[in-house]
Order: sequence, then C-alpha cells, then structure tokens
Amino acid sequence: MARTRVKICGITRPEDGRMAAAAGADAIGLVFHPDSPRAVSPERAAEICAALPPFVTAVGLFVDPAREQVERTLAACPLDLLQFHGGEAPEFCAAFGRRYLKAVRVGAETDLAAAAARYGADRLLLDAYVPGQAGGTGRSFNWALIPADLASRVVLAGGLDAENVGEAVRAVGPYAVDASSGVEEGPGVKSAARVKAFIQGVRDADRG
Ligand SMILES: O=C(O)c1ccccc1NCC(=O)[C@H](O)[C@H](O)COP(=O)(O)O
Repeated sequence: MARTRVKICGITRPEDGRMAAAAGADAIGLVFHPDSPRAVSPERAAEICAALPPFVTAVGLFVDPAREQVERTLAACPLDLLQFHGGEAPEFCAAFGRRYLKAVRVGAETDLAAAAARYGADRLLLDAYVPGQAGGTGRSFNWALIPADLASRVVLAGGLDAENVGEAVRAVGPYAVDASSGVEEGPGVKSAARVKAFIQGVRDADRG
C-alpha cells in the first residue's frame, strides 16, 4: 500500500509544530478563521512556520475569507498551500496563484462526484457536515459515500484519532488523513502522545 500522508491541523504553538514534524507529520494546518478556538494571527503563524523543518508543508486554512485577508496573511507568513473550508468558488480559490485544497463538508446528500468535477479530485479534503460548525468538530461521516474512483486522491478528515485512523486508512485508502481535535489535550493544544499514536496508527495500516 502507498504511504498515507498525515496532516495535523489547528497548530497554534511553535512547539506543537516542531513536535508534529518530529512525530512524522507531512503537513500542519494553521487556522485563520477568527471564530475558531484554534485561530492564529499571521504573525503567530509565521513563528510556527519558522519552527518547522523544510520538508513539512504549512497549510493556511480560511473560511469564506475576504480576498484581502488571504493576501495579508500570505504577505506575513510563508504558506505552502491554501485550504478553503467554506463555500468558496473555484475561481476564488485559484485567485492567489497558490496550490489549494477545497474542503467539502460531507452529509448524506453531498454529491462528491460533482465536487470533484468542480474543484478537481486531487484538491478535495473531506470533512463531516455538522450544521452551524465550519470544522474541527471531532465528528466523522459515512466513508461509504466516497466514490471508489476518488478515494485514493482525497484528504480524509473529520473525527479521526488514534483509535479509528487505522480503520479509516484500510476502509478508504485516502491520499492523506487530517486530524485536529482527536490529537489534542484541549482546543489548540496538541498532545504529543496522541499525535504519535495517530501517526503510528496510519503507519500500521499502511503496512496492511
Ligand atoms: O479546526 C478548527 O477549529 C476549524 C474551524 C473552522 C474551519 C475548519 C477548522 N478545522 C479544519 C480542519 O482541517 C480540521 O482538521 C478538520 O475539520 C477535522 O477536524 P477534527 O474533526 O477535529 O479532526
């Protein structure tokens, strides 16, 4: 089986970025949505990015941002990838000349084939649809809703933790997995033990 990539989202402290990288994370997520308990300023994000080894991807996460917010953040912080977690159109996501991920919050009615056609299958991060909450909910969704031809190209998120990530990798076979609340001690504070166990769960599943 291919090596499943790991993204640890909602990093708010340089030491947590370093810890996730040392544990084997391929990417970390920085949340710029002001309503999130994991929100960071562009300046704080720049400090976190400076603490990362060069092989770890820094992903900047926005929810229906104004164009100026994204531009100001990019000017202050060396992000490798953008992640849009709201209702952003493909033209908006592409307007910054950066690679991006588009989060799709999956509920029973979600048409994932249509989302893949709209944004590109390699750009999708699939999260749980929870009314009134944009993300970081700790809730998972029905993985059987993911079309077989998309599964190996998506980032799988939503309620993943050390206990269920092995099952998720075996059942879906995603390109990458993403966790936030399931690897925390409290909102925005990551647990080294949980991050380590999460990545171990992914590696064990990769070995089959
Ligand atoms: O993490 C947040 O607080 C957040 C707030 C608003 C939009 C998105 C947010 N997080 C997005 C992520 O990429 C999370 O990793 C993803 O939603 C999964 O979260 P969890 O279910 O807690 O693992």
